[in-house]
Parts: sequence; structure tokens; C-alpha cells
Amino acid sequence: MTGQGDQIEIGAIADDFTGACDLAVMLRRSGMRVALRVGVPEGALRERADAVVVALKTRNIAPDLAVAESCEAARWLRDHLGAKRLFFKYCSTFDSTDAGNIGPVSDALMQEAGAKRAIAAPAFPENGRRVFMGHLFVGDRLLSESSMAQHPLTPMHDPDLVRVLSRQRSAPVGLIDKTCIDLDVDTVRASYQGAEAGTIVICDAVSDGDLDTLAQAVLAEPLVTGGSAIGAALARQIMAGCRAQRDAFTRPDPAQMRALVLSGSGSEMTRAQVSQAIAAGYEAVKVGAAEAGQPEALATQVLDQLAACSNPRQLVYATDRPEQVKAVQAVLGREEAGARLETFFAILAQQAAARGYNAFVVAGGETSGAVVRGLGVQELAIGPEIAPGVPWAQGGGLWLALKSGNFGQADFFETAVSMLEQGEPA
Ligand SMILES: Nc1ncnc2c1ncn2[C@@H]1O[C@H](COP(=O)(O)OP(=O)(O)O)[C@@H](O)[C@H]1O
Ligand SMILES: O=C(O)[C@@H](O)C(=O)COP(=O)(O)O
Repeated sequence: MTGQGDQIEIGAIADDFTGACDLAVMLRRSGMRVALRVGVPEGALRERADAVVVALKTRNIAPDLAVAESCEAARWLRDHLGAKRLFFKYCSTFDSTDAGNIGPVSDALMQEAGAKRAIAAPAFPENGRRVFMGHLFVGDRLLSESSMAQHPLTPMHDPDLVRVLSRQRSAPVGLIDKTCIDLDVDTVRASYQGAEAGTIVICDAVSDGDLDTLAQAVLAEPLVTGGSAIGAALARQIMAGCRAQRDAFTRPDPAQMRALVLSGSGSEMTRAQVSQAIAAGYEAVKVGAAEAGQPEALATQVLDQLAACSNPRQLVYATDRPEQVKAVQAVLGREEAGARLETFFAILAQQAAARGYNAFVVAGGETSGAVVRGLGVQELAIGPEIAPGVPWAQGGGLWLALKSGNFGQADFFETAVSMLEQGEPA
């Protein structure tokens, strides 16, 4: 497809790091060469790429800061790379609060892209996130009845996405529902183009076929917003008939590999994954927000404890039941509790890398953002997919698997570590 000096097909801005990896690997599936940059980038792109994903940590920061960083990234993608279209990646469970940041960032990116309207398509059917009549389902439950209602930072209590997004922006929010998607691409496009200027249109999708219809309808649009699955559908359209590209990912020498699993996610699936790893014999150290007030000392203590054991399967986790998390938040405050643990994991990763660990499996979006920043990794090459939406990635001499809270099966940690060890084909 495109080469150095050419325009890139998709310039994407992700609101968290696991989401960035998710999007990158979903784009890669169609044969695109994907580059992932950490933080607001500067300068030129060194590698050849069809799509570039900028990983930001803007999901839970003040809306004006999220807007400023996202716009800066958008300008880089447009002005330096000539991105043909912008893509705003947020969570397939629409993680946000009434203050934002999906609404404010989408509004600002519409302006940057010169878009009259934009779709909002969070559905990720392969991971059980579907939108029907504007309502988001996780598996067979409405969003508000799923474990997302208990999320430590963005508890989701309303499954009606038109209502959710309407609270985050003053311009209109529309809906293209499944009955429209089931007609044909032209009808979907006409419905989208008929929406009043400034509208963000929530889009139903219960299958990848629905997302393909939507992608065809908005292929020429300057901005698309949603989850990684609509990104993958766009990439399928763009890459139809093109030859798959090889990417820059290489595996570690198995003899040199030292892995550490870090879990700061409170999500239901991560809780199952932590339990399974402990049951499978991982050396597991639990940390809490109270003792994370002294992050350097705690990190040293944890690593000393791990160094004293001969078990190569090692896990450090803050993951706990929602009641326990709420109890700690009641004392420290939601933000302080989360920030303390994120700082701890960032320092722990730094210290671990200095002691020779070179492969990190990290559970949790905010946690992954903190860890990657702590490690100072600035760009990642995307490798093989461990589970839908979770790749191994390589950068700064390290290998990273950044897992969204609810992604992967119960044995994810062992699957990830053994996959890298055994050198499955990329
Ligand atoms: N035991 C705990 N007590 C308080 N906060 C916690 C605890 N465990 C994790 N957290 C915080 O909850 C947040 C989880 O967010 P994140 O890492 O994005 O996970 P997920 O991907 O599951 O949403 C982080 O800020 C983390 O520091
Ligand atoms: O779209 C998704 O579901 C993921 O890519 C994602 O963003 C999940 O967020 P975290 O669970 O906070 O990592």
C-alpha cells in the first residue's frame, strides 16, 4: 500500500494504551502495516505504514486536556503524515462519564478533520459487545447490568448510548439502527448524510457484517469514531485486493526471556485471570493502594521477594473484588487510589526492567498507560494476536502484551507468556 512519503490511510488516536494495541492488531489483520506511537508524537514517521495509531491516556483526564492532546495528535497525523482519514478509538463499552471524554474529543476532532458529522460505532461483536436500537450489550446483558456498572473509574449505569452521548455534548446525537443497516449501504449512507450538520450518529451493529456495511457507507468520511472492530472493517475495505505487508516485530531469544505479569485492572475477566494464574502456581504478590503510598520502597520489596523464588511464572496484582476497591476508594478517594497504584506499577516496571525482566504482560488500560510511560517506550511494533484485540508488541528492547480489562480467556496470562516463549509464528 502506501510507502515512505505517501499519505497514510488511517491516522488513529486512541484514548488508552490497551485500546491502541487493540486497534493496531485489528487493523493489522487485514494486512495493513501499522505503526503505534506512544503519546503525542513529534517529527517524521521512521517506518513505512498504512495506518498509524497514537496511544494517549486521555480517557480519565480533564476534558480540556483530553481535547488538547487529541487535537495535537490529529494535527501530527494530518500535517506530517497526510492521514487520509482520522479515527478516534474509544472503548467498546463506551467507558466515559457525563463530563466526557468521548463527546468533547469527538467534537474537537470533527472540527480538526473538517467533518460535518461522524459515526459512533463502539460494537466489537467478536468480544461480545453489540449495539442494538442504540443500546449497548456486553454478552447477553445490557451494559448497565454488566460488570461495567462496577468499573473503578468509569462505572457505566446507562446502556442507551444516544442518552449517554447527549449528556456529553450539546449538538445532536442520532441513531442508525439495525433495521436501517439491514437494508443496504446506500440507504445507510443516505441516512447518515441526511443527519443535521454537527450530529454524531450512534450506529447499531451486532455482527462484523453490520460493521462492513457501515464501513462502506462512511469510507469517504474524514473522521470515524468507535471501537477497534469498525476500524478493522474500514481496513478490510481499504485493503481489499492489496497484498499483506510484513511488519517489524521480532521475538525474544527464549533463553533470554524474563516475563512478569502486572495486573492493575479491576475488571471481572481480569479477576478470573488472576485467580487462574494463582491456581496454576504463579508466584503471586498482591499490593494495595494503602501501601502503594511509598511506591519505590514497595516496588523494591516486591522484586526482592520475587528474586528469592525460583518460579519463573510471576504475577504482581492489585486486582480485587469491587467491594474491596470501593472500601479503599472511600478512604483515599477514587482518583488517589487509582493514581497511587498506577504510579506503583510504573515504578515496579522500571525497576524490573533494570533487573533484567524484558517481557511484561499488563492487565488494565490505565495501568498499561502508566507502565508504558514508566518504561519510556515510545513506539511499538505490533506482533501476533494472543486473544481478540490483544497482541504482543515490541519496543525499546522490551516485549509488551497490554490487555484490556475484560479481554482474553481465564488462562490469558499463561497463554501470553508461553506464546512468546514458544515462538509461535508471527
Ligand atoms: N485494589 C484496588 N483498589 C483501588 N483501585 C484499584 C485497585 N485495583 C486497581 N485499581 C485502579 O483501578 C483502575 C483500573 O483501571 P484500568 O487499569 O484501566 O483497568 P481496566 O482495563 O479493567 O479498566 C486503575 O486506576 C487502578 O489503579
Ligand atoms: O475497545 C475495547 O474494549 C478496548 O480496546 C478498551 O479500550 C478497553 O479498555 P480497558 O479495559 O480500560 O483497557
